[in-house]
Amino acid sequence: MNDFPQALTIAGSDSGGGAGMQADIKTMQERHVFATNVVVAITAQNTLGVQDSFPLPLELITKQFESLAADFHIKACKTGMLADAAHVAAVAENLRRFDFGPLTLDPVMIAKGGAALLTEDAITTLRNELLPLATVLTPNLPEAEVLIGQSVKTPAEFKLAAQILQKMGAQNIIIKGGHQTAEQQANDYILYADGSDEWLSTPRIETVRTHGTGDTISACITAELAKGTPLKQAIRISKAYIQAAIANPIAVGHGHGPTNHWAYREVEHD
Ligand SMILES: Nc1ncnc2c1ncn2[C@@H]1O[C@H](COP(=O)(O)OP(=O)(O)OP(=O)(O)O)[C@@H](O)[C@H]1O
Ligand SMILES: Cc1ncc(CO)c(N)n1
Repeated sequence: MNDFPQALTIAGSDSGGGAGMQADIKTMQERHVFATNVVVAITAQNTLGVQDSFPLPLELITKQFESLAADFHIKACKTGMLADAAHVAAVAENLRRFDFGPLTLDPVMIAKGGAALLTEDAITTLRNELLPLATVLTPNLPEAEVLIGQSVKTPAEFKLAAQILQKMGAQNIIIKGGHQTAEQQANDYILYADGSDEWLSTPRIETVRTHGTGDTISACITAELAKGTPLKQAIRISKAYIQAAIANPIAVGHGHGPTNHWAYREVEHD
């Protein structure tokens, strides 16, 4: 009797509640999945920016993994903010030790306000140790550019970037187009492990309330995978979920406000 869908987020805490592991937990809860968490770092953060952050001791990261492995049947997991190279390495080591199902790796680097959530020297560790463990890799455009070391702007460059990332060892790649603010559509490109690909495009919404969009879509994918939803369907549901969360804003905070995590259940969708 330990089989209710359970998922894990390995991420940083956002005191503002709209991004990081709070966005993950809210999203998993909305998708009827029990959310567990490994806290990697704590941020003092609101919709105006990140005021401070503190990575937790490495021993405590490993102990959290051990506590979860001793009790839960986690069927899918994701990573978010991982802080620095030592924490990336510790997370990778624990993910090799324990089977927590498919990993959705959201290579979080910089918060919307510009604060670094991952040190620069950690990028090599992430590329070498974590990326090959990823079932799904979900970079935004700047993250894709950093990971491959070249520019990603045109549709052809999205495709090329995804192919390079797949060669680096991630199985399925989603390059998120949220940062292409001049486009009428929010275009995400997906390259699947079997070589097939697709674009998922939704109308771009003019809003400042986009704090945590990337965390939310990757948490939704993770929740769906924990329930056994096939990957393509999991990604389509997640794109619709984030669209509803952005399109139905809630008035919270004075800056880049959070998305509405309960909108999807209240709006019409397929
Ligand atoms: N204004 C918008 N309108 C519609 N969809 C959007 C908008 N902004 C982002 N999206 C969608 O939200 C998802 C997340 O994309 P984005 O590129 O913003 O991720 P991110 O930069 O990792 O987010 P964050 O760092 O805030 O967590 C993608 O599916 C993207 O297409
Ligand atoms: C803790 C945390 N993780 C991720 C992001 C990116 O949205 C953020 N702003 N804060």
